Amino acid sequence: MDYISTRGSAPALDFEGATLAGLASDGGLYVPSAWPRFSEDEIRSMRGLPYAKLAARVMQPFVGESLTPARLLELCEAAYGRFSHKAVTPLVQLDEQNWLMELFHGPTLAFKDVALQLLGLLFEEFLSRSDRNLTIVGATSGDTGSAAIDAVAGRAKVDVFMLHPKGRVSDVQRRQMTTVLAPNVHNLALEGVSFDECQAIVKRMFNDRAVTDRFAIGAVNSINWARLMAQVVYYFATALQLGAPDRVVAFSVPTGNFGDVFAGYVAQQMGLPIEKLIVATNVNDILHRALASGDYSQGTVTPTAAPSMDIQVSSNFERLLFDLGGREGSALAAQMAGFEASKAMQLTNAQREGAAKLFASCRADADEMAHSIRWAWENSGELIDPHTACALHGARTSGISPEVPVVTLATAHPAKFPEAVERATGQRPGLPSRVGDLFEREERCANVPGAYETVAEYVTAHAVPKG
Ligand SMILES: Cc1ncc(COP(=O)(O)O)c(C=O)c1O
Ligand SMILES: N[C@@H](CCOP(=O)(O)O)C(=O)O
Repeated sequence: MDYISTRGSAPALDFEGATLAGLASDGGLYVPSAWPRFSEDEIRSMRGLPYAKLAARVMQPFVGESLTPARLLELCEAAYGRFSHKAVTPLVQLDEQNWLMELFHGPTLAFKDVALQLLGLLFEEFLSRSDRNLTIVGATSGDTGSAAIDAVAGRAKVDVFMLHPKGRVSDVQRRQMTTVLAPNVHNLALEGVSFDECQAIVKRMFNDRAVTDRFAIGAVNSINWARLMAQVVYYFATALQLGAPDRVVAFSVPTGNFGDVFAGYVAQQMGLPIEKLIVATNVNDILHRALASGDYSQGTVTPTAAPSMDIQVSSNFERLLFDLGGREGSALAAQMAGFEASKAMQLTNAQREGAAKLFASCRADADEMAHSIRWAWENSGELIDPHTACALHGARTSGISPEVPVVTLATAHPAKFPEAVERATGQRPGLPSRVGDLFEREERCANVPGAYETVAEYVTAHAVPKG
């Protein structure tokens, strides 16, 4: 399997190359050169497989010759062996039509673990084949950071520099990052910026020759194709449990960087029958506006009770626009350059019409989030976090016909956002024992002005050259 850039001018890479590269050298994102497709019989034959076996089956076409099937399975078993639920991503019924896919049973209590536990192992595997050191530079609005740090802390030949917007992540999220004291982990709290600016700094570093000549920069954000690949699996796992391929299923997905919901799109391209993908945002609603009216223009970020979705520039939307626009890299490069210059762009008719076939969208404000949290508790006895609540709001207002099951992706454990959950339900969710004494541990974090130059200086002063 070859990987090509959405902007058309970076060299094609195999899976190992794309995983280590993260972002393409022309500023685009890597996507498979074609979507692999399973027949209905092949999908039916996946029913009942344990999660790790299913993961290896679904991902093998993307991995190609970079790993043997046996080695891929070993890595999946190691990655998913660390989850606290045997089903890895269990399904919970809320009412006749609505279901929750619980994605927070990994070590850091958010859906990011599903992909990052595997990505940590893939880095180790691929780096062991050369003398290369990898410098991971990542941006987080709360959850990617802790999951990536857990996945790579203490591993050889890799350092991680994780940028978060100071004061804009929850206390639990911050401590899950800053209390990891392994020498290869560097947390940077960026002053005076939002997540979008942290993300822009990361992307700029991939194309700064002064940095890349000395350091091999790698990505743990969902710009890295391997992240999305691993997320495709849970759409299969859930749809199979609900009767796929003989029954269609809809999914409602809390969305910020468009990674999780793009993985659903990939599952559909691979043959999984999906009725609709609901793109659910909070009031930072660039994606809702883009899908509803074609207007992809960056507003000012408003802090919300769902801080991990306080995002206005959505990296993976580029992958969708590339696919829907006929995979024309140079046209997309021009469209993205326009957006980067003016902070606004209009979707083409082909992009809008293509998106409307599969995607619906919604936006939840603070009251709608609180109402959803309360509804889940009073109706089904389930505590849900504010991100999940946005998607449940989308699921319950979608108008999808009653015979189609609608699965809301529960992307974070409610205990990561205890205040919002308690305000809505009167119940304070407790942290599971696997995160232990989080509030007693020592924290280590550098406070850095939110400017590219200071971050680049910090990284180059502390990272290990590529070797
Ligand atoms: C809890 C939670 N839900 C939803 C999202 C949005 O996911 P994505 O950025 O893949 O759209 C995030 C952040 O990425 C998150 O941390
Ligand atoms: N919501 C994310 C933001 C980064 O998104 P990613 O999926 O591209 O890593 C977070 O929690 O950090």
